Amino acid sequence: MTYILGLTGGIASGKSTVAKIFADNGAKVIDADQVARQVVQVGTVGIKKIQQTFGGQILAADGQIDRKRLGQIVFSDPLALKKLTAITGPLIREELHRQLANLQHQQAKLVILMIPLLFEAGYQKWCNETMSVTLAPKKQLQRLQQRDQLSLVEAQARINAQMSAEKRNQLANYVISNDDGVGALEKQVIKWLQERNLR
Ligand SMILES: CC(C)(COP(=O)(O)OP(=O)(O)OC[C@H]1O[C@@H](n2cnc3c(N)ncnc32)[C@H](O)[C@@H]1O)[C@@H](O)C(=O)NCCC(=O)NCCS
Ligand SMILES: Nc1ncnc2c1ncn2[C@@H]1O[C@H](COP(=O)(O)OP(=O)(O)OP(=O)(O)O)[C@@H](O)[C@H]1O
Repeated sequence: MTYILGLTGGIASGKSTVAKIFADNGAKVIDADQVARQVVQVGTVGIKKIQQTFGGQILAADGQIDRKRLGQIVFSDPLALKKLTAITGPLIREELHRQLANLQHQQAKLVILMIPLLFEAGYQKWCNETMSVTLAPKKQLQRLQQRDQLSLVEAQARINAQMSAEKRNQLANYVISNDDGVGALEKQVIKWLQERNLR
């Protein structure tokens, strides 16, 4: 039986960093952000619907979605974000299901289902357990601004577009702290694996 861990956390909380540690320890990782890119590639139904909803100017010169521009629109307008998620959500779900079924078929021991909107979209039903990555709000803001070159206002808008960390941590079975270095994260992941005999 494949053990499925749902991994979530706010934007720039460190989900990808945690997922990499799991992968280094033998787990298979499914990344919803990557799937979200896949379902809107050139020629897909996803990109057509986005073009219909947001207009042709949402495409860059090469025909791909101008992600920077779309991000600016949706993260400053809740209604626009709702429209985008209504398009991408079902497409992402279908592809996540396909990838998960594939790994289960291969009898993977541990699958990390990394989904930013895990609880918002009800994916906890797919998981044996859920884990939330959390950190001090100030640090989250700093890391987000630094990684994505965003202004304070832009970074705060992206954080505000998501469920509060408090609520997410309450819903999760396990909370992992990313206030310190990557070494501290590694220790927490290994402890989690050892406690479940998954290492
Ligand atoms: C708005 C888009 C184009 C911005 O692209 P960009 O390359 O700048 O960011 P990227 O995709 O790497 O996402 C970065 C982070 O933004 C946050 N985020 C993304 N989508 C959403 C959303 N619908 N609601 C809240 N936060 C979101 C997540 O924390 C994510 O990890 C992109 O995020 C997107 O297409 N989002 C809609 C798809 C979706 O719902 N993804 C979430 C998967 S469950
Ligand atoms: N313990 C840490 N110490 C210092 N920097 C860190 C630490 N963990 C993560 N980072 C940095 O913080 C940023 C956010 O981390 P990461 O990309 O893993 O977050 P994420 O939750 O996957 O983001 P997103 O929600 O946007 O997909 C990255 O630039 C990463 O290198």
